[in-house]
Amino acid sequence: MSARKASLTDKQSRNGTSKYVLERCASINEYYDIAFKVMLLGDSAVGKTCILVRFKDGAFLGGNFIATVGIDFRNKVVDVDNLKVKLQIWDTAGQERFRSVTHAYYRDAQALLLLYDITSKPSFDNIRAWLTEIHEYAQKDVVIMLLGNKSDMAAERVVKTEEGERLAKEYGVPFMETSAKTGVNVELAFLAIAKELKHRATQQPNEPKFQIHDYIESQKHKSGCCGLK
Ligand SMILES: Nc1nc2c(ncn2[C@@H]2O[C@H](COP(=O)(O)OP(=O)(O)OP(=O)(O)O)[C@@H](O)[C@H]2O)c(=O)[nH]1
Repeated sequence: MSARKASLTDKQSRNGTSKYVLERCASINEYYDIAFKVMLLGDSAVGKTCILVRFKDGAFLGGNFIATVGIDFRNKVVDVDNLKVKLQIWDTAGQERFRSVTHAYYRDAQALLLLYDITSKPSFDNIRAWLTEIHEYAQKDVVIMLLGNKSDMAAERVVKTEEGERLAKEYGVPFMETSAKTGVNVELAFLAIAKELKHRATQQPNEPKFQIHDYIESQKHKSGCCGLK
């Protein structure tokens, strides 16, 4: 999809204008060595757009919730072991009525970040259905990560951390709790994905395999913003 076309399906403000068009056009020309497609999936209102905005701009999209329409993407280049890795991150609409649109994009994604909201039991219960869809439509070797978002909302929590950990273990995928509001673990989630994809793409036979689970455990709780290596 071209940037122009993508802008028409952007999360739109109420008067129909897109917030992100100019920035996206500027970032298209950013230098990079290797590029990967990452998709954000999960029920409506779990915080997919907010996670993306937090990672890209370091800001929190508070205020009125405006559901994503269709699908949109934004790019961010991160440094991984002296390589510039471009993540093209696709933000999908969680609403059921857009599902057929997003299915078409699954097969191009090298990684999927699957989100639930720790204050919403239905969004957690639906993770199994999301994983079924992923297995149906995505590439067989796609990298999947489970994220329990809104970890700042401790008082409203209905999904325990251990429940998320158990589910992730059952499916053999890495897991962490994030907050788009405070930034906790947001950069770590994307950086871990970037490292895993970069290692898969450039791995030499004699090199030790990158262990994404170990990397996440060693970096968790360090911060949401900076200093990750
Ligand atoms: N407290 C808190 N609120 C959050 C967090 N992430 C998102 N929100 C709020 O949750 C609501 C939904 O966030 P979105 O990012 O728009 O949700 P989405 O998953 O993109 O929803 P769809 O576009 O419908 O798929 C908004 O009101 C956000 O401000 C978070 O980490 N903490």
